[in-house]
Parts: sequence; C-alpha cells; structure tokens
Amino acid sequence: MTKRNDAPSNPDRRKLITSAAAVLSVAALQTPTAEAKSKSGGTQTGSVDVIVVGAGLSGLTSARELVKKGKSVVVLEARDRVGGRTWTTAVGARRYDLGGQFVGPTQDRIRAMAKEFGLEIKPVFSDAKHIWELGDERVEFEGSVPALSLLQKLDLGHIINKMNALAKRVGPTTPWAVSDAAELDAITLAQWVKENSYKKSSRDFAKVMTRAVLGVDPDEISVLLWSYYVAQGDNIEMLIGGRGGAQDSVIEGGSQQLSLRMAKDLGAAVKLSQPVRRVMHDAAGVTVETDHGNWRGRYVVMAIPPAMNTAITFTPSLTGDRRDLETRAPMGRYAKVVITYEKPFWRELGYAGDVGSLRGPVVASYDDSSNEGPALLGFVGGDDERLWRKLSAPARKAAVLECFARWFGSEALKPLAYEEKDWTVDEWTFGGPTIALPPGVLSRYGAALRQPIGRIHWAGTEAAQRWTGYMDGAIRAGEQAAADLLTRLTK
Ligand SMILES: Cc1cc2nc3c(=O)[nH]c(=O)nc-3n(C[C@H](O)[C@H](O)[C@H](O)COP(=O)(O)OP(=O)(O)OC[C@H]3O[C@@H](n4cnc5c(N)ncnc54)[C@H](O)[C@@H]3O)c2cc1C
Repeated sequence: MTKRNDAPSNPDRRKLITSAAAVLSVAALQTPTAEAKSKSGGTQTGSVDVIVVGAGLSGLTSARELVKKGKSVVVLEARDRVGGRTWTTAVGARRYDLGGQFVGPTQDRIRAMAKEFGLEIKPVFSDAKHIWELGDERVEFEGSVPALSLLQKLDLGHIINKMNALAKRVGPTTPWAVSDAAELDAITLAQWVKENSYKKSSRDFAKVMTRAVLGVDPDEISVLLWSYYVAQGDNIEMLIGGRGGAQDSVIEGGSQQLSLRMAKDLGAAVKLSQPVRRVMHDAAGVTVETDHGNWRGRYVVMAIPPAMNTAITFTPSLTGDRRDLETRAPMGRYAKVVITYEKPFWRELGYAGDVGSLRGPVVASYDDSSNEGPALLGFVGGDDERLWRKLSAPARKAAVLECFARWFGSEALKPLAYEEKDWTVDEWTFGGPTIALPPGVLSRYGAALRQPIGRIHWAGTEAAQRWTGYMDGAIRAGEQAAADLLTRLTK
C-alpha cells in the first residue's frame, strides 16, 4: 500500500483541503441512502457532481480542479495506490521512480504543480561523455552532437530538419485536420525514414528514438502519429534531449509525490482498489459500477488510457469513432530498470551515464543518482522488450547488467540492488509510456481522443493538447476536462 504521509504546508492548500472537506460533507448529505439499491441492482454508494475514473496525475488533477470550484467528486482507482504510470518505490534500501520521471524545460504545468507542493526539480547529471551504440559501432562524444562521420551527420540532420518541419505543419492539436492527413497516416515512420535518408545510421537512429520515446519500432507507427507527437513536444531535439530537452530534470524524491499530495488533499474522495466495471449513462446522469458498489454522478471523467476503456462495459455501448479508436490504440511495449550502486563509477570514468543503443535489450540509459545515492536507469522498449519479456527473471537481470558492463565496465556487474517494472504486462496500463497508433488510426479517429460523449468526458495524457504521453500532458488533460465540466455544471 502506498504511504500518504505529507502534511499540508501553505495557506492555499489548507483552503483547498477545507473546501474539499466541505464539499465532501455536502456530497455525503446528498447520498440517497448508504445502502439504497441503484437502478442497476448494485449497492448505491454515493452521489456526486463528477465521478473520476483513474487516480493517475490526470484524474487527480481533474478532481482537484473541480473541488477547488466547490464541486463534489469521487475518484475511483483500480490499484491499491494512486499515481498510475508514476510509481516511486523501493529499490533495495532506497526509493526511485519506476515509471514517469523526467521533466523538461517547457513542461510548465508539471513544473507549476511541483513548485506549488514545494518539491525540488533537479537537473540530471549529464556534463560528461555520452555513448551511442548503433550496430557494432560505438561512438563517444561530449555536448549534444554525436561524433558521426560528416556524411552521417548531414543525413541525420536532413531527416531531423525534415521531420521537425512536418511536425510544425501537422501541429499539436488537430493532426487529423491537415489536408494530407490520410496520406501521412498511410505510411509508417520506417517507410518515411527510408525514403528520406541515405545512411543506415539515420535509420538506426530512428529505431533508438522510437523505442526510447514510445516503446515501439518505427514500422509500427504512422508518420502522422509521430509528427503529431513531435509537435506536442516542440521538436525532435526537445523530445530526445537530455540537458535542455524532455530528459532535463527530475523531481527529487520521485514523481509519484504529486499524486500522493493531490490524493492527500482530496482525502476520502479517493477510493482505492475499486476497479470500475461498468458505466451507465443517459441524459439524466451516469452510474458507475465498481466491485464495491455504484456511484451516481452528473458527469464522469474517464482518466485512463484509451485501450483500458475496452475492459469496461458502457451502457449504452460506445459505438462509432470512440470505440474504433479504443480498439486500435495499443500502448508501447515499455519496461524500466533501476540499478543502485555504492559509488557512481561511470562518472569516475568520465561518462554521463546516458546511452542510446540498438544492441539491446536496454535502448536508453541515464544517470539516476539522487539524494538517495548513485544509480543508473534504463529503458527496454519496442521489439527488444518483446524478446526480453520472455526470459526468466534472472536472465532478464543478467541481460540488463551486461549492457551496463559493456558501456561502463565490469563494476556495473556489482549492483547494490536491481529492480525492473515491465509496464507492458501491467494489468491497469497495458504498456507505456503512452499510445502508439499504427497507420490509419489518427487521421480517422483522432478527434475522438477528446470529444465528450454525452456525459462522458475524456482525460488522461492521451487527451492532451500539449505534451501528450508525458506527465505534463496528463496534468493538462486533467485541467482541460475539469474546465469543460465546470462550464457544463454552471449552465
Ligand atoms: C516506464 C515509464 C516511463 C515514463 N517516463 C516518463 C518521463 O520520464 N516523463 C514523463 O513526463 N512521462 C513519462 N512517462 C509517461 C507518464 O508516466 C504518463 O504520461 C502519465 O503518468 C500518465 O498519467 P495519466 O493520469 O494520464 O494515466 P495513468 O497514470 O495511467 O492513470 C490512470 C489510472 O487509472 C487506473 N485505472 C485503469 N483502469 C481502471 C478502471 N477500470 N477502474 C479504475 N481505475 C482504473 C490505473 O490504475 C491508473 O492509476 C513514463 C511512463 C512509463 C510507463
């Protein structure tokens, strides 16, 4: 069970808690009767303005914004903890993030929330040598430009510039509306890179990039999806960048603290271990069924990955574009490993700890040292994850440590502790870090990512209009869903 031990520290937050308590007591008064039978036959547990499904960053943000404006909410969460794809947990005697972690310079919403909670955002160590391992070739370099041959650099620069220009044209909000959306959605990123590059190193680069960023190989996603994703995060350099990029900084003490702090403020409104099984909706309201009873609300916010909705029965069923989207929206194949050490031996050898590699299974690594002590982290994504997942636990660990030993020497084989989390086999996420839409989906069904259906609104990072797939996007989408509902609730 996740600990919730943070005390309120500033007057604004105390005000929020007080208003949350007031709203919850009003909600309790509105409860028809604690044991009354609902229309569907289950036990009626309570009645609120808005039911939020999912206590990740997005759902909790929605709930928090609604409570701030005096609305009553309940947040129903399947797991026995809040935070969803953010999870700060024990790695040996220390604590690290096994889910979402990095914060970039233009991720304003997560930065604002961290600041509000008094959490420190610290740059990742990166002022040393970086490693790229493409095929059997290993290149080491300092600064941001990899030590490739002139022709390789020109070729890579060419496709990066071309992709950035395409992303700018497609834009971060309605990629399905560009005139050639169907055309761009009909080809895979792999095809596009092949047609627009001459060097194998550029194609290898694309594979490292999509495995590390989305947990898929370039032949699995459409070029429209990738341009949209790049546009949401500004440009490729920002998406893949360490210092100055999306991997610039981390929240000291772990990202899950944001959700823990929000849940603490929301108090009894957050219900853990309550998987939602059914959502009944009509013109009068919504009834949401969990294993522990039913909740009645005026609206519902579904703050879970699109594919997770397919495990819930909607009555009447979600027909049309939304259902088509959900059944065609796989998550990336993504695992994260954290390895702790006595000392940061890689730094002593002049390395930053970050690597991009195609040799597998670890596709990207970073220095993960914090106040807790020295550590390295790695991602296993795309096809490598599929193969790695099939190994025994000791073989998976050995394969990961082998990567770090290849990069930083045999000291890497003597960790204090090792922990892995394969989100692909997680019951309540189905993969990570986010959806990776294959060709033909975004141009047809993209608008359904955000379009409410009657009293059902969609949040979750996948609904964001900036930084989709990221923690920042989750917060933005949560804020947007709350703002939309506040407009409807005050009509
Ligand atoms: C390994 C990994 C690394 C990542 N790294 C980064 C990073 O460095 N930086 C970054 O910004 N982002 C990163 N991300 C992405 C980031 O974590 C997510 O974008 C963000 O946390 C999503 O939040 P959310 O609230 O939208 O969804 P979630 O966190 O998925 O929350 C949804 C919640 O709904 C619950 N749920 C699902 N089904 C039901 C149901 N039927 N009933 C009730 N509850 C249900 C789930 O248990 C979950 O708690 C990473 C993700 C992963 C997996």
